[in-house]
Amino acid sequence: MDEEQRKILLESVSRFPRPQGVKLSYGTAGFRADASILSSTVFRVGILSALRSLKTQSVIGLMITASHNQVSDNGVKVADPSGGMLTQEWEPFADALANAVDAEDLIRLITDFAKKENISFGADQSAQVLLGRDTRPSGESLLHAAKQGVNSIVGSVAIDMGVLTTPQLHWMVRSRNKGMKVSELDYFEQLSNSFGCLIDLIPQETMLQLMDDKLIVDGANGVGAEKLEELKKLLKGLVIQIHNSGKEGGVLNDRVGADYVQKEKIVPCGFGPNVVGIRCASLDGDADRLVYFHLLSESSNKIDLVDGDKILSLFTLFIREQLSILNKNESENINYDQSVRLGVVQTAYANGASTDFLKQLGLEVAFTPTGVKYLHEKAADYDIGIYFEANGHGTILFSEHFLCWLEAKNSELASVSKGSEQQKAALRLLAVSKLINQAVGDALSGLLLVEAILRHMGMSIQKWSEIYQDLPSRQLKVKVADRTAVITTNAETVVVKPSGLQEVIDAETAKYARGRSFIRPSGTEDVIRVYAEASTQEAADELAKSVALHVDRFLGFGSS
Ligand SMILES: CC(=O)N[C@H]1[C@@H](OP(=O)(O)O)O[C@H](CO)[C@@H](O)[C@@H]1O
Ligand SMILES: [Mg+2]
Repeated sequence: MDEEQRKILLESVSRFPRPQGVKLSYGTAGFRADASILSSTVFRVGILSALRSLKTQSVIGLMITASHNQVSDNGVKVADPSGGMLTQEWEPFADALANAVDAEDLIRLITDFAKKENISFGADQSAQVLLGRDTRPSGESLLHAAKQGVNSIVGSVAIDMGVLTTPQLHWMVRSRNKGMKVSELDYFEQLSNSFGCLIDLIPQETMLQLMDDKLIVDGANGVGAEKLEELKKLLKGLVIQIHNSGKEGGVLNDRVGADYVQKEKIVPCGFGPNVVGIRCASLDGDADRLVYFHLLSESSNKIDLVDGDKILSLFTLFIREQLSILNKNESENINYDQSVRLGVVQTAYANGASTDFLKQLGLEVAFTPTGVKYLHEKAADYDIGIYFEANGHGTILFSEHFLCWLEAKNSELASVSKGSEQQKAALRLLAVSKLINQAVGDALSGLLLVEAILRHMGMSIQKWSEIYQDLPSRQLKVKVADRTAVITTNAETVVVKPSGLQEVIDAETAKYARGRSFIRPSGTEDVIRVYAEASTQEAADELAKSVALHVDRFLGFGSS
């Protein structure tokens, strides 16, 4: 690092002093905290993003959001060149940067890291970072901090992409690195065109079936509502009513949004008894999660939740159907020798009934630890990898290799059997690969795919919900002295430490029909999470409670 670079850093770091006594860590969702203490962290993540851009010689993204957390919180995370999450290898450096005590310490860290990673500084180097933020009021000043961070690395530029959903920013980073157009309009057009394609390819028989066109969307009073309002204008054949748009005076994520609906299983604010039976969807605060639901009766606010597991199952049914049409070797001229590897990825939070359903379809179901970076990575192992967290974050990944094959197959079919069922299946799969965000889970693109598939299958939300019956489940949180004392293995389903705890969990679980329970330290909150499911709600509640008591006994404040 030359003197000029050093001077710039010394000067700019001092403008963003680090709050005393705060230790932050780059968790599954980047850094998150009360917005008032975040400017130094966001500034430093700006520096990190510029370094990442220098290292990869690609465009990097920096998103300011705290997703479904309360409005006074905020956060920051980095998108890698592929549009995915920051590589896990850089997370320790992110932690070290955020917690460096002063400018000297910070400069030393940067110098050492740059040496190790072979990153060179200087005006002839260029780095580009795309910045985005959600609608939180603290976003603007934090964006300013991020910009200063990026600019304090010589030769780096920050480009403010404005208020965006998290998946939009990830999509833009990915597209930019592929040399494609990246404006918001490009994003909307890609989604609406591929949605239109899927609608045009709906079989005549189902087109004739009466289907309720109307969809009501809970926008969590956040950025997703704003963007859906725009996207809606480009969509044909879909009636979307948006509630909780943020314009009616509601507060971001306050008793609204996908996280609330999924956890509480009641209608969000702003939904009256008149929505009974109507298909409803809920986005989270940065629109990377999606769940569906319908209100069961006018006299109660209880809903029938159609969660990430059921979205995953619906997507899987559709993809499987298209692959089987494509593989029907009707024509002598076409050689379908390619066997497509279709894989499904879940976490331990997936309802056991969904896993059974998928396995009964003959699918390969893989499990990873919680956190989309793990699911995404695993899904990339397949030709088509479908992943979802139960909470509604997920997408479908298509491998480059498979897409090349599919393009070629489609051209071949177009010349020998244009308009055949096989060609339509190929076109549908190609449209899905364009509609569904290849960078991260995206509530807007997910919603359009759900809508297209329901129409394709002539399926109501009630019928969709009945593809399998969820096993009753319960989640609890336990505050403990030190949550890092819990070490798990086997996709977080087995406790290794403290020793003896897994044995008592096993013993409790064995008492219940269809019992399953596991515990893990949360990556985003200072708690141990307990999950239990069983054949009845009472049993699931009881199992969760008894496991929570054991956790408290082993790890609670009185235990050390
Ligand atoms: C049980 C649960 O919903 N856990 C969530 C939550 O992680 P925890 O590590 O459980 O706090 O936040 C993550 C980031 O949003 C999300 O990926 C994950 O699914
Ligand atoms: Mg989110």
